[in-house]
Amino acid sequence: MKYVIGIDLGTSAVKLLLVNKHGDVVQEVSKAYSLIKEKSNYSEQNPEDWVDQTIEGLSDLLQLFKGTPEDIEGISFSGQMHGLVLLDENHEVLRNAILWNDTRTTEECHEIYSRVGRERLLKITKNLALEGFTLPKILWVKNHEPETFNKAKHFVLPKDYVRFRLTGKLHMEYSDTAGTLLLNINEKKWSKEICDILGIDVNMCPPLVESHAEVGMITTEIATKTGLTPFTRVFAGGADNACGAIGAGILEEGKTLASVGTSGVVLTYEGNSDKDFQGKVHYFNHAAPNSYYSMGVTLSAGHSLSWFKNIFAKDESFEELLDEVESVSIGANGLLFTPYISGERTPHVDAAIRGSFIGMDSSHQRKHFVRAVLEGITFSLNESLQIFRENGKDIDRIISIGGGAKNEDWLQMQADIFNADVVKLKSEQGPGMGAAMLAAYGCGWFNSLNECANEFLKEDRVYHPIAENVEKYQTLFQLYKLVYSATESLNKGLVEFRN
Ligand SMILES: Nc1ncnc2c1ncn2[C@@H]1O[C@H](COP(=O)(O)OP(=O)(O)O)[C@@H](O)[C@H]1O
Ligand SMILES: O=C(CO)[C@@H](O)[C@H](O)COP(=O)(O)O
Repeated sequence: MKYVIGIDLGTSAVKLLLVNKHGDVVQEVSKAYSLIKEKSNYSEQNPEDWVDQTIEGLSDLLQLFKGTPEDIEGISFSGQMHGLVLLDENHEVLRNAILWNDTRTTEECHEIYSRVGRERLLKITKNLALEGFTLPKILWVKNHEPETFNKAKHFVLPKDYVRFRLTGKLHMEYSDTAGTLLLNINEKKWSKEICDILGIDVNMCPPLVESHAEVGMITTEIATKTGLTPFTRVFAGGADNACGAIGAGILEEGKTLASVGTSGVVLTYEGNSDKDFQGKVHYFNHAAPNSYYSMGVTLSAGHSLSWFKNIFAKDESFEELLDEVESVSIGANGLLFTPYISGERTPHVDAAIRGSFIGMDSSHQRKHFVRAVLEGITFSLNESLQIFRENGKDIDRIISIGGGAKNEDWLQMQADIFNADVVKLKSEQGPGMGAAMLAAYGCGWFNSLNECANEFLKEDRVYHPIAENVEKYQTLFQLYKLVYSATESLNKGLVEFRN
């Protein structure tokens, strides 16, 4: 039997899947790393941690593997998007990576609008200038750390850096590059125009390849460290959400997914780049050839739950923490949560907003807070879904992926809040599976990603919306939506008190 490995470089951990020709996950390894948060709106990671944990993960995977390493034909990647990794002329990392959920760049977003122009930016990139995207981060380093910027000869995104360390070859691919705000997404070329206007040398931008492109083989050093053979073929991979879409079979019009990872995403397939959402949702190149997707992003979805767990249930597992959710009725006994604990993107582009619990009373126990957190995260995803529905998309079936899809009560809650069938797949690891599928397609196992999806992706269970619950959630959702405007100016006033 032949195998491929999908490596998902997430925000909380790198997750590695060893997958056989039928799409069965034969071995699974996860290696965690932490966030570096020097200030309230900062979020960084050390790229060396990604590399070390990926190598360790591969080595563990190979030790668990019962077959011969020669049977592992290829590997590919899925990666947290937008993170800036700056490299000097010797390809040495110049500073910690600034991540997708770091919102220090509000000024730089204004600079992009005033120098490039909002309409021109939208025309070229199909997206707005959001704090999380890569271009504002490059400008932030240029404005605040000029010495570092002057030494920078290249930039890459997180999984591109890990791939570089595994192969010695520097590339980027279209799906992740779309999230830099430097790609002309129609022409699939770096925008020299935007680079020139903002004083960025276009030569900092690495060569671009397709997600299924073979970029080389692993180095002998990595082969020795991991137990893989040096003939293991390496394929470029894609942005985690693009790979999540492949791993959830979002490969044709009408297909939609919801993901609860560190972030939360509602994503829908687009056959072309012609639609105009006026920047209300992100519009990116897919990792599947010649296609696109649009998506809304909740900055702190799973992160809100893991934050709550760290503060109030550090020694418990997620399963233990969520055990009592079912015993609490819809609406958590009058408690509403907004998951804005590190600002928000969709539908409120606002780096200053923060989360709230509304309606706390002395009868509330920890389990009410837990249910309110799950409901608040899901309401936030529902706001993205609402944008798609308002723009004419008919969405009545949603594939649910990410860590949040491990919990059955949460899946039923998603069905009730989304008022749609929610499908759980056999593996909830959409991005890792998508990466494995890119490797399988790249290796020539299948003629198309669709063919691969038909073989690899298996449904586990479908959760149907329950009419009585849908009605209650519709009332609560209207109240949830009021919390943003009611707390917006309060949070602006609090900014000066934040570290
Ligand atoms: N058993 C579980 N039940 C519900 N949610 C979970 C469970 N385990 C993890 N999660 C949620 O999933 C999130 C991690 O999801 P994952 O897709 O692995 O994220 P990432 O790709 O960002 O690293 C955690 O922050 C947590 O909120
Ligand atoms: O910023 C975005 C998408 O625009 C995030 O979705 C990141 O790509 C991180 O993803 P996860 O770690 O939550 O999977």
